[in-house]
Formats: sequence, structure tokens, C-alpha cells
Amino acid sequence: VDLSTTIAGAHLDNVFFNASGVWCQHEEELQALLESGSGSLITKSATYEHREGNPSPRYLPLPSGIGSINSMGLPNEGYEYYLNYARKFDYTHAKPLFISLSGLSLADNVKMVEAFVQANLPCILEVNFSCPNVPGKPQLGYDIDAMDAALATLAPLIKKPFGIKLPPYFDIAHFDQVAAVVNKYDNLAYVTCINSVGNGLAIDLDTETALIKPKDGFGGLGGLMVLNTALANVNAFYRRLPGKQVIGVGGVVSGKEAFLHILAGASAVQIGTQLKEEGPAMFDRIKKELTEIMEKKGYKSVEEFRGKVKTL
Ligand SMILES: O=C(O)c1[nH]c(=O)[nH]c(=O)c1I
Repeated sequence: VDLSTTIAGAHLDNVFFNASGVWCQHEEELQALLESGSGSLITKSATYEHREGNPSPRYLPLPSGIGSINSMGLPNEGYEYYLNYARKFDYTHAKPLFISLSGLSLADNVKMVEAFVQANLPCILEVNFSCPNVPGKPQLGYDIDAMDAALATLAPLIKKPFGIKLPPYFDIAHFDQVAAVVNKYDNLAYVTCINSVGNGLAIDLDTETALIKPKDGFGGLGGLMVLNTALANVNAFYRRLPGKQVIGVGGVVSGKEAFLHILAGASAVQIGTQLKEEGPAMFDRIKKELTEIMEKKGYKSVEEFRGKVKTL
């Protein structure tokens, strides 16, 4: 079966890659993704300066096994590290490179975008509007006018097709409002849905203590428990963004959830929590599982069923 796809004009041999933030902060991790069964790779969201991020423990899988909680706080090597990586990257490689940018201000995003545009590299830029874990920095994804204003500045600067990383929305009116903004920008080629479900709280029964240290234990939720919110956001934006694409992320632990994301409309599928827990070998497992599901159902390519979720 054919698991290949094209995102923002770039060809991926298979639909799978890492969720930004997981296995992608350092070159060694990115190299492991290059050598894995993934179809692509995306870097950890970059800020203008290097950041240590929040104090640990700041990521944990939940004892219940249904997901994870993280309040990393945007730890990253600073954008120049990822710009240098993008300069050295072998673009003849079968895997396209995505670069995630998450400036702490619009001015920082402008400076980082200008540097990448100046370098004129084949990598695809993705602006992260949805980091929930920087104390004192409300995420732009939930300030729709501010996100629109940022895009009005950034889209013309980027010129080429690019994407944005969105938080989960939980109200039909918000799907409508965000789609109306996204549809204003012709080169905004795709949206990645969803980022973690922000500011959850995990508490240990025995110690009666929050699991993670930052922000009184408040952090973004990921893993299987967010699957159905992720499917809704993928499908809501698939229905509302004609001519654009959706990358699905959230709750993919096997070929089954990947199949459901594609059925909901995803052009590619990213994995975070499960990749963090299982490592890059996971990509071979999940490709095999999706292939088996497709063969059982008689689908030859992901194009045949993308977005074809039925309603009653
Ligand atoms: O805490 C983080 O670094 C982080 N954590 C997330 O769950 N999503 C994000 O976009 C980011 I930038």
C-alpha cells in the first residue's frame, strides 16, 4: 500500500513524523529520526535565544497509561542552531525538514523568519501559536485577533507555503473564527492540530502531590486521552479550509488512531507521547499496523480514504 503524502509541496514517503518538541531538540535526536521509519521530521520550537526551559520534573507519562503531561517551558538551542542544521541538511534526502518557530514576541518571530527567508532553504516553516507552558505568556492560539495580526505580518514575509501549530478548540464558533483567519492567507498551506490540551493537572494519590514541578503542576496533556479532541479539530479544519491541508497529531499510539486521523482529514500524522515513550523504532511498528488496516479494508493509498469519515 502507498502511505506517501505531500505537505506544502514537499513529498513524504510516508505520512508519519514526530510531533514538534519530541525527539528533536538536538542534532543527535534529529539524526535518529532521519535514520528511523518516519516520513519526515520537525525541529523543537525555537526561540530567538537559547532557553533552559522549566525546572524538572517537567514531563511524565501518566500512571494511568492514558497519556502524558508536560510543562517543558520551551527549552531549545536558540533559532540559529536550527538554522545551521537547516543549512547542513541534505535536501536530496527522501525526508523533508520542517522547522518550528515559537518566538516570545512578534518581533522575535519576525527576526527568526527573516533569517530563514534570507537563507532561502527548502525547509518548511511552521509557526507555533500554541505553547501553553511559558509562565506569563498566554498562547496566541487563544487570542484569535492577535494570531490574525501576527499572520498579517508573517505570511507576507515567509512568502513560501508554511504552516501553523494550533491548540485544541472546544467550541464550534472558535473553529469558525480560526478558519476565517486562516483562510485569509494564501500561503498558509496547512495547520497542525492539535498541540497539547493546555494546563491539565496530574496528582499522585499516595503523595498527594502534583506530578510535575513547574506552574504548580499545570501542564499540557497528550497521548491517547486527547485522541477524540484531536480528531474533532482535524475534521473541523478539514471541513473549513478548502485548498489547505491539516496535519493530525494527538492520541496516535498505533496504526488504528493514525487511520482515524487520516479518515478525519489528516494529510500527515505526527506522534508525540508514544514516540517519547517508545523511541523512533515506533515508526516501523505503526507503519506496519496502518498498512495492515488498509489491506484489510482494501485501500491502496491514504488518498482513497482521507477525509472520508461518514456521518449518520
Ligand atoms: O513546554 C513546551 O516546550 C511545549 N509543550 C507543549 O506541549 N507544546 C508546545 O508547543 C511547547 I513550546
